[in-house]
Amino acid sequence: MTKLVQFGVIARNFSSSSAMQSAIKNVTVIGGGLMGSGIAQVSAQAGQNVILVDVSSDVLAKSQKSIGANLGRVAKKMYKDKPQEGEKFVTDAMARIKTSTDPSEASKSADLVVEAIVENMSVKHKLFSQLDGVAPNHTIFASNTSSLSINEICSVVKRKDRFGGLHFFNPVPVMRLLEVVRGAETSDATYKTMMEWGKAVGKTCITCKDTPGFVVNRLLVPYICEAIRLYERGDASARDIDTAMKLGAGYPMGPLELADYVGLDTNKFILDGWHKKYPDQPLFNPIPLLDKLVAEGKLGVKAGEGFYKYDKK
Ligand SMILES: CCCCCCC[C@H](O)CC(=O)SCCNC(=O)CCNC(=O)[C@H](O)C(C)(C)COP(=O)([O-])OP(=O)([O-])OC[C@H]1O[C@@H](n2cnc3c(N)ncnc32)[C@H](O)[C@@H]1OP(=O)([O-])[O-]
Ligand SMILES: NC(=O)c1ccc[n+]([C@@H]2O[C@H](COP(=O)([O-])OP(=O)(O)OC[C@H]3O[C@@H](n4cnc5c(N)ncnc54)[C@H](O)[C@@H]3O)[C@@H](O)[C@H]2O)c1
Repeated sequence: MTKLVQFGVIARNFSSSSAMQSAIKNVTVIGGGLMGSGIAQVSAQAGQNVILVDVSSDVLAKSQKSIGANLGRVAKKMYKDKPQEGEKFVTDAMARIKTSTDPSEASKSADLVVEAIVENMSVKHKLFSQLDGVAPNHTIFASNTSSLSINEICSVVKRKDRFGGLHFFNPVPVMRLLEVVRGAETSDATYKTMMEWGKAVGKTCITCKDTPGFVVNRLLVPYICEAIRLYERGDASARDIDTAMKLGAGYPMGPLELADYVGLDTNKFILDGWHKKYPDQPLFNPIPLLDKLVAEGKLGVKAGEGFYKYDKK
């Protein structure tokens, strides 16, 4: 049942993407990790020319491998009875993705640059100020940040009217939402182009102002944190908290499973940043159990242990 639903989602995403038109033809995605490789995949699936950039060529090789495997999964479902067409779909999409370790060079022909590098303001500032000097005048810059302010990120560029947030969700090929974030100076034309591009890559777009966590994370982070506090107090077991939210509220994953999935270090990083910025907001107060798990290296699925234990990949 689940698999059928997921197939429906992927097929619907792709067919809507083929039908949509976008002014953006050349996309440069900076950061070839978890999110960047997913963004590159959905862009190439939608027929766009993509350059995927990372500082590490090992990361790029790994990303290409995982994009190939994920496209294969999509093709298997979309072209169930036409394996040759499925193979062509994968080959064509892969051929649209080039890789580079030079962000400046890779941005020279971009209509849109989507940044998905480490969640660190000064690293993002360094990248965008470098690109602002080399990218064409018309190029739109966007950040996939989870928790940082779009206005603060774009403070270093001259093209503030051509800057916004494009916040995708993990796993990108499967999650149907894209948050399109308008900064204080994002122009109407930039906003419209970002919305059209989001639809073209098969996502349902919602609009949000530059407010902490936008819509999803502003609700999700306090929810996950409350679940951790509930568990910390000993009010219920981890398994029961997760079962409760899956069966009682219809979520695909429980809050502690989801915290392990996104990474407990990420949870802590977001919480600490917001606590520092908004010390009077009790929802953002530090959580001793979360701090302890992170200090012990129990970061969730990627570390083999968080609230639960996992087979290390
Ligand atoms: C303090 C809080 C901190 C918040 C942090 C914020 C982070 C960020 O800013 C916001 C987020 O992203 S928040 C996070 C938002 N995210 C959520 O909330 C996620 C909530 N969870 C879910 O929606 C589901 O559990 C999943 C979709 C993850 C898995 O679905 P399932 O049904 O349980 O398991 P299944 O049957 O195995 O998979 C079905 C099919 O899906 C496909 N597929 C799966 N993984 C894939 C991947 N990595 N790649 C590509 N494709 C992938 C695949 O086609 C597979 O079929 P196949 O048969 O294998 O070909
Ligand atoms: N992981 C999630 O669930 C998720 C969801 C939505 C948004 N985000 C946001 O997306 C961004 C990326 O997150 P991720 O999970 O993909 O991280 P990741 O660690 O998987 O990937 C980041 C990649 O960026 C590369 N990188 C770092 N600095 C670079 C630079 N200057 N130039 C080029 N490449 C550079 C790293 O080598 C790494 O491969 C962050 O801002 C994060 O907050 C993450």
